[in-house]
Amino acid sequence: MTQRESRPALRADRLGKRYRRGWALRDCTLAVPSGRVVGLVGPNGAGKSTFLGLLTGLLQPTEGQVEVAGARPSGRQPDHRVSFLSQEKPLYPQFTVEDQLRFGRSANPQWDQAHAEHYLTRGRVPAGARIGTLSGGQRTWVALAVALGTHPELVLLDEPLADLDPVARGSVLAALAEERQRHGTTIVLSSHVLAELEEVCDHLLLFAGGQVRLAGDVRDLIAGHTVLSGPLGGPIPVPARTVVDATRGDRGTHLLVTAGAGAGADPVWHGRPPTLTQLALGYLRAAHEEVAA
Ligand SMILES: Nc1ncnc2c1ncn2[C@@H]1O[C@H](COP(=O)(O)OP(=O)(O)OP(=O)(O)O)[C@@H](O)[C@H]1O
Repeated sequence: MTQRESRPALRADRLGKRYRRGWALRDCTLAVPSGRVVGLVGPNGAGKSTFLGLLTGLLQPTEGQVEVAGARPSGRQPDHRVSFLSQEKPLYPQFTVEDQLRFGRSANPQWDQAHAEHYLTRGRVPAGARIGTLSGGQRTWVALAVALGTHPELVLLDEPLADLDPVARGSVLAALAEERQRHGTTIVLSSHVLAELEEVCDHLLLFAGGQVRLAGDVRDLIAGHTVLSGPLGGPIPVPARTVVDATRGDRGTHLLVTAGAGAGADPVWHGRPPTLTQLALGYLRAAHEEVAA
């Protein structure tokens, strides 16, 4: 195992950030092993972009500590180990695609031109076209080429799927899965599109109200929860404290509970493992109700 594989790709210890109006992120403690595809999810204002800003060093913590690829983020540009793609995708509209890659090459000694061009080919982006004339989807591919052309250890993508149609989203997610598979790159992507994250993510970070609500290996998280379905009325077959979320509809009651297989051994209730989407939605709804209460 290399040094890169053996240390966490990122680690936060009681990390917090306060802006003038109040805390955007508080008491965030987590670790992500290297080589994972990490889904960073949460409602608007949950603190996801703030967290990414702290990981890049563009923001400084108010309290606690953060370590990325074995070091404190410096905020110095360029940091060849970490690539960050913000929601705004910082490209120069007057540049051609070739110019944009040349710019990336001049700023990064580790630049791999063939690797960057591979992303342009995947996105069917003409190298001679001006950035300003490209579609939102094509700009996403150029931004990915720039972010991944340096072979970073860790790439942080803030809403990379936002400008893409469903087919293009699938292509980008497949390309990211391949990047991790071939190069061991750790990929963190924030998104509101839970169903699509399900296909590629093996690690989940769920934020709400500026706090980490759920974090860990997706398989472990799924194994530690059960969806119980049963009748609308009557007692529930598990202690109330284990219920994360309850929904009631025409087809009965569905409970997301913090217990693995075998939870609530009651013949009237049927248990099954949650999907990643069910798990995340359950925690997001619970956080929403907590704020509303
Ligand atoms: N520069 C800033 N100055 C003051 N407050 C800020 C700043 N940036 C973010 N905030 C506040 O911090 C909180 C968390 O915002 P953040 O942008 O990190 O959330 P988010 O999860 O990325 O949201 P979204 O999904 O809408 O992008 C919000 O209440 C937001 O208003």
